[in-house]
Amino acid sequence: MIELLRVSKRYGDKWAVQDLSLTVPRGELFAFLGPNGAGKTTTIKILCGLLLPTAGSVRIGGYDLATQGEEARRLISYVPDQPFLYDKLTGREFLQFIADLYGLPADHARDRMAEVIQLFRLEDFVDDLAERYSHGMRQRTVFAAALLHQPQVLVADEPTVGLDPKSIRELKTLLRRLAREGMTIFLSTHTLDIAEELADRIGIIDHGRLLGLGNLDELRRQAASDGDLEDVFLKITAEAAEEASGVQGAIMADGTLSSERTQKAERAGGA
Ligand SMILES: Nc1ncnc2c1ncn2[C@@H]1O[C@H](COP(=O)(O)OP(=O)(O)OP(=O)(O)O)[C@@H](O)[C@H]1O
Repeated sequence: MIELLRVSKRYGDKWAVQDLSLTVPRGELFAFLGPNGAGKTTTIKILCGLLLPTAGSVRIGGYDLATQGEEARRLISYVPDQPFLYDKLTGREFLQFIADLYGLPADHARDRMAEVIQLFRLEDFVDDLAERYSHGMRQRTVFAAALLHQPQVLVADEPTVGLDPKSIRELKTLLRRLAREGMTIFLSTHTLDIAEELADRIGIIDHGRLLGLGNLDELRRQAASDGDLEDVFLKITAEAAEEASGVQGAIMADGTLSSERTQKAERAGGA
């Protein structure tokens, strides 16, 4: 459903993504895991058609993004890490606006809006102006809008950041259910727990390169480690870190990843 073929992206003289090839089949929940600055958002923007790659190609549902962009983009919904809403629209008006953009017939739009409002528990604030929303309320509204037209592919950048534990639990359950029903889900995260708990397969990216790919057992084999995802991540990234002048992915106290040099020495022994 998602095919990235030898995708690279350069900003000035810096390669943000290098020679990335990856296929995500229909109905898979795929997690793209990497520390800050690894290249996750750049890859996501390329696969949603928001950024042009410097080299390589992307196919969504068999459509080439470069030559059949409209068909490809019709299959995708993208939830960015900073959820955008128009402050002077209510949540309901925003949902209607998105339904109109996708050309949903009025009856269908009304039914779908009612469904997503219930699904994301928007009832209590959907008729308030978005300027009054908290981050979590914004995130839930943007997710609801992203699912309105029933996309085949959902791409979400750090979808759990800023959500409270109950909303995170509900979102995880929903993402699993959507994947079971056939939706292909590509999410980026720098949180190990999310990747380990949720994903069918995990891609580990650092310094723009795909360093590991597979389910946890496959990643363990690649890393020659029988540890948890934290151990596997540290082992897989260690080699790349040496190449990139000694910077190594490190696990922060809250389970997120960082590329801080200072963490390297502390963590190297436990990797
Ligand atoms: N518009 C830009 N111009 C120049 N460099 C950029 C630009 N966007 C990203 N980069 C660089 O490309 C690299 C990859 O960035 P990217 O945002 O894709 O990483 P990320 O894995 O999503 O990080 P984070 O978890 O911090 O969001 C970083 O070194 C970043 O500084």
